[in-house]
Amino acid sequence: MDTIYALASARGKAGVAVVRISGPLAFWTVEKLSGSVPKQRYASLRSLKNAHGEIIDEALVICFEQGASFTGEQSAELQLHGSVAIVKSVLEELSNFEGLRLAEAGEFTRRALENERLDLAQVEGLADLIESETEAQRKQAMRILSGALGDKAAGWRTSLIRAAALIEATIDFADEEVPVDVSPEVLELLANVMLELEAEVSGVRISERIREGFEVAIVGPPNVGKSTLLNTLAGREAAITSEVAGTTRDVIEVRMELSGLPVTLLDTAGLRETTDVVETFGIARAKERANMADLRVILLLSKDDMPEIPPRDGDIVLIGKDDDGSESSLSVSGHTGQGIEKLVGLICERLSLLAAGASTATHERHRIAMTTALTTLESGRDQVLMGSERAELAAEDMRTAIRALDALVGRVDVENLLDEIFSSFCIGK
Ligand SMILES: Nc1nc2c(c(=O)[nH]1)N(C=O)[C@@H](CNc1ccc(C(=O)N[C@@H](CCC(=O)O)C(=O)O)cc1)CN2
Ligand SMILES: Nc1nc2c(ncn2[C@@H]2O[C@H](COP(=O)(O)OP(=O)(O)OP(=O)(O)O)[C@@H](O)[C@H]2O)c(=O)[nH]1
Ligand SMILES: [Mg+2]
Repeated sequence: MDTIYALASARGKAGVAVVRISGPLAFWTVEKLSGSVPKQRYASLRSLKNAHGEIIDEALVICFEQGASFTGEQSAELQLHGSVAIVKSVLEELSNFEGLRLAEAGEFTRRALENERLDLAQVEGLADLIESETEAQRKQAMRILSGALGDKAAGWRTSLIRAAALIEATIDFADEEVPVDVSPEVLELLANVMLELEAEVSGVRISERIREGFEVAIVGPPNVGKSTLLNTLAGREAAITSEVAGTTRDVIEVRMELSGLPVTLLDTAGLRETTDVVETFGIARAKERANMADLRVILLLSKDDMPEIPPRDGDIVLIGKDDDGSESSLSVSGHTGQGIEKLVGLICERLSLLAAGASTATHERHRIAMTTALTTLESGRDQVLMGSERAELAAEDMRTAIRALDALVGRVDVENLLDEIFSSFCIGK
């Protein structure tokens, strides 16, 4: 196994820079650089020297023994003064050591996975955590990094192994008298797992929105102040505004954070009948994006206007250009800021309601694995309902579903199915 090293902190000037080393030569490397191996898990101040004996930096060195580190391997950290020259010099020095090489992208985490420090879902959670920019993203990533999906998968696995074991037992002992009808217990186990899987599957789309951002589209007729509203919400002149109806053509996107939720706000072309070719394209885009958006803010000039798009549950409909708040219905003004706070409050409320439906599973990969498992379990349940002569097929479905769910955490073997049969099932008693 190679010993790998890399700069773990961001590139460029910083207060402190961290270089990580992992693999069998980690301590040897520390000894070469600092003259000794400091006490494990203690931050020790050491002079790091190059091959000519010149001091490169006064650094904090931390050693982690094999089996008690992030990667599970023997590893070390050099916490350096965060200068570009120091980092360059240390990396250069490390590159000259026999048996050491620069780590590939994600290689420390890959080793943590290989050493079972993390499961596959946790690896995804770690990647999401590092990508996270908002509070909701951080929380969601932390939950999966903590192993929550792996724990759920383990629970489903136990139930399905039990179900398969019950069925297998009726096959193995087909010639003898089977003392109990296992199908009620099997059906109950399946029903519970399927219910939980369905709940998880239905929340993945929302979890993905938390990861990638909710889309909120501002739509309405031309010249109602959509672009002005976007600029006010964004706090900058992101979109061109003018008194000419039909100013906005392309969809303008602004990313922001509302109540900890990541939001992409969309400004769209004003909706109307037009002979202008370019404007027609813009309107088609506007409708398409409004249709896909998680939430639409429909701006109208008067409360008697009809929205040009079919209204949907949860849409926020309000009157634009109401500078002094004299309208009786919900209204807003991008110029004076009238109604902005209330609008933001409403958007947050609607999105928080959506976000509450998030699942522990967060990725399309999880959704696919769980949907596959669900389909197979439906088939398995039908086999069970058709009677004991379908036991082989039912058991096969259980095994396929278990394999599909094993993909969630990246485990593959199903050999322990057999062990389970003999350990948990007591037949003929
Ligand atoms: N300086 C520094 N800060 C860091 C990290 C790091 O590697 N270095 N981390 C890196 O991402 C995160 C912390 N995550 C870590 C996860 C596990 C272990 C670890 O040593 N685990 C051992 C021992 C556990 C224990 O003693 O409680 C193990 O799991 O066996 C270390 C850091 C965030 N902060
Ligand atoms: N009094 C007042 N004028 C506004 C307000 N918002 C926008 N306007 C003016 O109305 C005109 C149109 O504003 P825009 O924001 O470009 O309108 P829009 O809905 O984006 O228009 P299109 O892009 O053509 O669909 C501009 O002259 C704005 O200055 C407002 O709240 N109050
Ligand atoms: Mg506009």
